Amino acid sequence: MSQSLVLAKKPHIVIATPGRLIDHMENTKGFSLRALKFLVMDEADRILNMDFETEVDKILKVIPRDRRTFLFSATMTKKVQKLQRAALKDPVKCAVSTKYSTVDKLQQYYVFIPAKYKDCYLVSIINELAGNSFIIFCSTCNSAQRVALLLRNLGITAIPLHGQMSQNKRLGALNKFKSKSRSVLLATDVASRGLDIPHVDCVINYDIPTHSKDYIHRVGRTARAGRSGKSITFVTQYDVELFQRIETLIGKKLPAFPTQEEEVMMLVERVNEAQRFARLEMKEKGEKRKRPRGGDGDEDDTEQSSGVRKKVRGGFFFQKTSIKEKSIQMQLLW
Ligand SMILES: Nc1ncnc2c1ncn2[C@@H]1O[C@H](COP(=O)(O)OP(=O)(O)OP(=O)(O)O)[C@@H](O)[C@H]1O
Repeated sequence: MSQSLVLAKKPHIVIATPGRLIDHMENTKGFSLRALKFLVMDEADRILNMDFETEVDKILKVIPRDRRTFLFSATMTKKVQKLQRAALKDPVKCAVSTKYSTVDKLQQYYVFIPAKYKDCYLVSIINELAGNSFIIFCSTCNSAQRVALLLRNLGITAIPLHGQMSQNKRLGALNKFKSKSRSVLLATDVASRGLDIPHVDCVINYDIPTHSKDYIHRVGRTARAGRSGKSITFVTQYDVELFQRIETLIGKKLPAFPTQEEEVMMLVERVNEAQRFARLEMKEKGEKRKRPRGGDGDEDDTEQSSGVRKKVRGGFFFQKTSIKEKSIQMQLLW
């Protein structure tokens, strides 16, 4: 509703996800794209992907053919078929590199580890790099949530960010991370593109990306605008082929991140215990969700569901590381 009111003021620029734009095209009285002059597709390879097929087709059908179109992405698709969908006339391509690449100030590493010790290695690396801020990528919402709980159970200031959280919760998590009150952001690929947080020191691929191009977007969350940064990709016995594809895509052989196996193994017991409590908390949250909504509505955050965390033996293991232009009206729609 509030978005419809702002749209009624006829903003010069509308920034929207395809789905929300269609929603307004279909349901908001007086909103029309018939006079559109510029169409910008950020992360164009993703927008032109089949995931957004219906939405993009609907939008392209109603906007004027006589317009300027701009497509941006770090990993622009080379598939003519996909680009045709953007209905370009006399296209010009500008590229900073002929191949997919990462920046020189990014130190990229991998760790080859057994899948069952991923959590131990994660805790060990975070502890070793204490004082840094991390974005840790997981393949599913559940995994991001579980790992966030696990790290919290060990006294590490971690917060999840994923698609099963409400928009408010996502913004809340992001703000806590941005303001440095949380040093570790556990995210799915919702955070792999577009996030510009200068203080991110290290990106960890806890779960290796299944699409190699996502690797480039994920690690691009650090070492931005001339700064340096680090990325560490966990490679388990199941991920070797995916990892090789990433190395081929970026044209680099990555070095191994140095770890001390004996020291990591000393963490097993405490990490197992934290895992167990994290599982209990996940279960508690699952049951809470099934019950009628009430209370503070914080079900999709992990910070309020700390009932079992208090029981972690010996308290915390780690020290908490602190770790328009005037004339232009814009409206963000998502
Ligand atoms: N010419 C410039 N000089 C200095 N800093 C810049 C310049 N251009 C952009 N930046 C800064 O670089 C950072 C990244 O910019 P931006 O978010 O636009 O990049 P991007 O290419 O869209 O990244 P991604 O698509 O990977 O999210 C921002 O903090 C921005 O302020």
